[in-house]
Amino acid sequence: MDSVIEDVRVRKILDSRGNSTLEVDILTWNGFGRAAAPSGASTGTREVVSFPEGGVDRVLSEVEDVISSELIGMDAEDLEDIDLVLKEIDGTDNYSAIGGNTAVAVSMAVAKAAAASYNLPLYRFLGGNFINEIPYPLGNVMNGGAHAGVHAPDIQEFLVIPTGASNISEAVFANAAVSKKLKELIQNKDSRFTGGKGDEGGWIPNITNVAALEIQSQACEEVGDELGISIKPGLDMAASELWDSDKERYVYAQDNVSKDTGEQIEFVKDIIETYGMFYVEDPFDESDFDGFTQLNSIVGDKCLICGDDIFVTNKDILAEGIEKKAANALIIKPNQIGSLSETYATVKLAKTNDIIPVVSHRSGETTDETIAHLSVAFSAPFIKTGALGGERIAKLNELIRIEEELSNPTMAKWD
Ligand SMILES: C=C(OP(=O)(O)O)C(=O)O
Ligand SMILES: [Mg+2]
Repeated sequence: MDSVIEDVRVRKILDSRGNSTLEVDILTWNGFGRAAAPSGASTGTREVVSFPEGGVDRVLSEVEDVISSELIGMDAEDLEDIDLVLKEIDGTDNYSAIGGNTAVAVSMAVAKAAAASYNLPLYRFLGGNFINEIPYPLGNVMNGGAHAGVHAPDIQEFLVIPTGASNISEAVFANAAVSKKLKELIQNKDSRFTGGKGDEGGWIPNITNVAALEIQSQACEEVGDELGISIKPGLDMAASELWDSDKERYVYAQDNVSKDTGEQIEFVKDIIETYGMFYVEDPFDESDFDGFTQLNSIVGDKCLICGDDIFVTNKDILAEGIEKKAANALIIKPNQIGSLSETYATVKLAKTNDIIPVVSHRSGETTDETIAHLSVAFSAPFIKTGALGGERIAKLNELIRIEEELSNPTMAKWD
């Protein structure tokens, strides 16, 4: 009774790129939940469709009423049933009728309303009483590729992971300190640097990929020494954006070179070994399972090889990746697959096969903090949600609050 849905409201709001996105409010008899959908720039081709033709306005004019009339009277606690109803209303296999972003915002708002109906925070409602692990934050400190300008490095994300942090507060401030240190190091190297930032709040330097790798590891070491904790570098190469399918080569425009899959394997392996990379995401095109499998077999024992565009949070594609031993980690972005129950199914499959889930933001974000709760509820060892920027710190600060609420919090374990 407490969690019976009484009203559904959908509105158009701004995202961090100034584009429109959706925010959904769900009112129950005794609760309220609000969630907003993010959007990607370097999207996987097998992600669900974000919005129907006509975008957010079409959802408001044609979809909102259908969803509210179906959902009002249902129990918000019945998350799977509600997600099935959304799928039925959509009637396609990729949410192209109502939009995956519509489905995910409704699905997350319903879960939050259900939790609130019983006066529980979302992480507790979804994760149960025994969860107590806080994920390590992967902070994006330099931006390149599709998240930056033409003179930036080709590699999309230069990440830092404070693996030696003993609590979330120490972890997020360590990432912020690396970001500040990097600003100084970039200023010394790049006379054209104006302090510009990319989509995810990392600096945009006008330097080569190798120069960026050098200062990334220097910043990790110097700040790690100052704080007395281990801080490791990581990358999202977003290599689908580098892949030229006509030439069948990875094109590095900044360095004016291109590489076939074999050369790319060698290149990434060398980067991992030279810079002690802890984490490399999407080192190959989304269709290059073979490249992933080869790299994972060579360096998977010392580095997380994480699939994003290749798996798109899709359980069936992940199953293929598990079969081929293509990766030892995967990105979890709820709006790649469209609902919370489908997201959870993928997390469950990953965990039962020792694939590490990394809950992630998108490059276009809002101040919605739901993924902070999901990362704790899923006991995901990592969350990728930027280092600085209003929409990024919304999640990081929520993790600080969650840690404060837990009776026996501990940083997550990954091995
Ligand atoms: C967050 C990412 O970018 P986008 O949201 O643009 O896909 C990513 O590629 O991991
Ligand atoms: Mg990625």
